[in-house]
Amino acid sequence: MAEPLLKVENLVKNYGGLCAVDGASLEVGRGRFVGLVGPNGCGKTTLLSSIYGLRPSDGGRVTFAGRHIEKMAPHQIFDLGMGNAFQFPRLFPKMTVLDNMIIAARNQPGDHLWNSLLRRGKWHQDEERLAIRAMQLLELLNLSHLTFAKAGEMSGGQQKLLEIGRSLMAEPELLLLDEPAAGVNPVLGRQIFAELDKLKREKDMSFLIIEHRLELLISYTDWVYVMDRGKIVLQGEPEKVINDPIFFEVYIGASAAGGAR
Ligand SMILES: Nc1ncnc2c1ncn2[C@@H]1O[C@H](COP(=O)(O)OP(=O)(O)OP(=O)(O)O)[C@@H](O)[C@H]1O
Repeated sequence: MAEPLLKVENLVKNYGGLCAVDGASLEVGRGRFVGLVGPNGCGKTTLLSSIYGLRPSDGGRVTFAGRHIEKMAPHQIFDLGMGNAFQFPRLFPKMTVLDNMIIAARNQPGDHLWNSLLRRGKWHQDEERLAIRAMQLLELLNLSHLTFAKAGEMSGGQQKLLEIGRSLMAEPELLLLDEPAAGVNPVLGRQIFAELDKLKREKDMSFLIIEHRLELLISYTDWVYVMDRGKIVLQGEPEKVINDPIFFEVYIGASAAGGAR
């Protein structure tokens, strides 16, 4: 069997005395849409942040495209072809949507904005290619009517879409997302997932997505991991997972007690 694109083995992350991720393991294959779900505070965001090197892990192994990345900095991981849309550098509100997209292709995590801007003079050769790609992505995300609007003048939902568009500018093989549909209306939320699904099918892109809306998990994910108190406690195809008593106990039970999303 082919090696998965991303393999996380026994990852541990502590915050002082709190073990937020307690030996979590998961895999994402090429061209797969993988969901991560679990109650509030179970460690989902910390797990994604540690995979990406934003919160260095305290134990375990992370392999991406055949390379060990658990000691790498975010910009090195970005260079290997992993993107994230959850702690992407903030939008530049006074710049146009198009410029925000173009800069994103250069402004890697950990890089300084000014370096990106200074290097801009050297971009001419491929600036046109980047602009075309940006416009294609804006079209895909239904933002093309805002191409020349200032990013700061967009609604919260539109800014969220722009963040996703910016993370796609670098053409990552794998994209990590933290509730991309949160804070946008349900129709737009579904549209975001449909567009990501299209990228999966047409470009063989892979996604690891924290999501709590069951209808989105069922419609779009190939595989779902359920996390509870820092551990992966269940995994499988979405329909099977949501009908599993463990899922009910961890997720629905916690929800009834006010702890899940
Ligand atoms: N920077 C931090 N310092 C200390 N504790 C933290 C920090 N960030 C998160 N935590 C704690 O770690 C645990 C896991 O938090 P995390 O945000 O990873 O969970 P989550 O599953 O993503 O939650 P949510 O669904 O609410 O976003 C929680 O108990 C949280 O309070």
